[in-house]
Amino acid sequence: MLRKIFNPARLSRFQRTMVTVSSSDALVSTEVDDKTGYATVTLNRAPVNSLSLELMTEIVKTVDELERSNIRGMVLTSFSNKVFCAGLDIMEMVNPDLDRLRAVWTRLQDTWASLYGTSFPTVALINGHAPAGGCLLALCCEYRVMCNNFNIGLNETQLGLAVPPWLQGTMRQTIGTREAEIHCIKGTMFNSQDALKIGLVDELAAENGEAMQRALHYLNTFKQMSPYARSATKLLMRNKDIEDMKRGRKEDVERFVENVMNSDFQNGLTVYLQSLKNRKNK
Ligand SMILES: CCCCCCCCCC/C=C/CC(=O)SCCNC(=O)CCNC(=O)[C@H](O)C(C)(C)COP(=O)(O)OP(=O)(O)OC[C@H]1O[C@@H](n2cnc3c(N)ncnc32)[C@H](O)[C@@H]1OP(=O)(O)O
Repeated sequence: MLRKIFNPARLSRFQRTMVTVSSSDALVSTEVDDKTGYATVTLNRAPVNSLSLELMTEIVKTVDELERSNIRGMVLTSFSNKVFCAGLDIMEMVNPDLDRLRAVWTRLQDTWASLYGTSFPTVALINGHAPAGGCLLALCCEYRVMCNNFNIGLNETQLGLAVPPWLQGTMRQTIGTREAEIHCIKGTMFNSQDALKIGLVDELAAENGEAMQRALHYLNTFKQMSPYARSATKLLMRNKDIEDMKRGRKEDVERFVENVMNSDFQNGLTVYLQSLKNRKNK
């Protein structure tokens, strides 16, 4: 069954919708161009957009609001021209409170489901590094434009985390079964050129302005198309994955909690955090 279908009858409401801009201190800011109906959603959590419970809650809220406002497309990007998103906030996993840890994983599942299941077209404008959860956000979008000289990939296994089945599925869908298996297991991080070669991203751009033009070009390809046929086809392709994730979500949360509470993992995390700091001090 289709979860959400673009409703052409609501289009007249959209045509009266004006530019929306979130407050300057918001974790996620949104601007809708009232001429094109395209929203630019900017992740705004300095320094590296790591996914805290609060940031993920804002992402889900934003996508839900956009879904209700009948925009015609969305570009997801970062305030920083160095890091698109550094993945889950590592601090959420250091000696965590168990209830919050469960909420973090549940919200990551929600973030994946809401971004992956939008009725409108989505483009990730990857204007910086996108490891792990950062790569997840990009994979949820339909199309990916990446600026040169950054890295992207699902490096979870390098950190001692297992990649959950729903995220593996999104990777498989993007780069194919064989490559997804190899690179999820290895935890490969790709530079921009290699990400393009393997199909993890669709286009490269020299800088942000060019990347935005390419992103808008993708959205414009749907201008003359029936929004109903477009979104119905997308959701018919994606809804089963979302339903599957929802069916297994409790077990998935418990696996994550078990993974994170393991003492080897906690020790590894301390070493990893220190290595990030040492790298910075070099
Ligand atoms: C079968 C089911 C089982 C379930 C098991 C779990 C499944 C997990 C699957 C999916 C989950 C994803 C997990 C993750 O996302 S884990 C996080 C992975 N992220 C990373 O490894 C990225 C680490 N960061 C970097 O590599 C670099 O920071 C960067 C992103 C390349 C940016 O480099 P840059 O030089 O610009 O910046 P700094 O390194 O100096 O960082 C600035 C400060 O930000 C802190 N930082 C960086 N990343 C994070 C992060 N992810 N969380 C929290 N904090 C982060 C960094 O330490 C610096 O802090 P400081 O200024 O205080 O030193």
